[in-house]
Amino acid sequence: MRTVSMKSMLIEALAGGYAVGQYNINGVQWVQAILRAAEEEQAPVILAASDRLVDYLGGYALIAAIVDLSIQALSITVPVSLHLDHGISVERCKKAIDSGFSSVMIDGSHHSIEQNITMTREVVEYARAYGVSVEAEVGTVGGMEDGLIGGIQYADPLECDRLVKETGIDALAAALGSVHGPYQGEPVLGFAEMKHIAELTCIPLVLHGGSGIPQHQIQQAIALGHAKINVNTECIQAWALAVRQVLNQDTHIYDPSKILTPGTEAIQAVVQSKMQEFGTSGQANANYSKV
Ligand SMILES: O=C(O)C[C@@H](O)[C@H](O)C(=O)COP(=O)(O)O
Ligand SMILES: [Zn+2]
Repeated sequence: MRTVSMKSMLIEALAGGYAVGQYNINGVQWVQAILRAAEEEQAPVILAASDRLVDYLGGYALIAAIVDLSIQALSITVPVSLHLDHGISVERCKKAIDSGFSSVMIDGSHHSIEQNITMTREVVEYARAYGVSVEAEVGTVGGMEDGLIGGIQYADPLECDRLVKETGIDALAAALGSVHGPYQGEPVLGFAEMKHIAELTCIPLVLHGGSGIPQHQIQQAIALGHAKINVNTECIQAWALAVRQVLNQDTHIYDPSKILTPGTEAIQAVVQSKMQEFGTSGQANANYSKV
């Protein structure tokens, strides 16, 4: 099975009252851990390469090849989407599509709404010919975004409505109080604004900064229209903790497979627990089409 657009996945999730997790790739081990978790849980899954890390990971074509070949090598049967996360420019989104990504995010949120709409529309027009899904963003997620540290800026509902109606995107990331990276204290998500935006736009919403949000807030966000939740920090923290423990326990250890395997297992455990929490487990047989 090859990677698929996330459009049908998210429509099914919205209708079914659950969310599909997006888990970021930080190396080949992440691909294996996330795919194994999805197969174990029989869950649809979105693997993502953050555009800021694409060059570090070897480029779009290598990432797409590793994901496609891993799906075959691990005999993965569940639906898998390969998504470009926080796509920096129209050109980079097109390059990801040309290289085999089945979904892209064009992040025009740091530009004016006019510019954001123009960029997003160009990506949607290009993506359509390939059956590739498109996500776009309004507002600012706190913490680090696109390699820059910034404060939270709530999405304007009217701008969200314009972006959806004037571009034809498949999913909308409306920043409503979430933060990339660890939260300082309890997250404060704007649920009233969330309800308003979901009712206005009627498309699947995406929650960025999904690590560290208490379960009751996650459930509320799903009930209010979030069909995709992005998780990276909890996976990389679990990986770092496991690898650090191995190194601390045996200061003479040098075999990479012995040092890194516990890290891979830790990522898989986090992903499986998120799939259970988001209600994605057991949803692999939903009626997905290619587009
Ligand atoms: O770190 C990245 O570049 C990817 C993240 O921005 C991802 O889109 C995301 O929202 C995950 O948030 P986190 O769980 O708080 O790391
Ligand atoms: Zn994000």
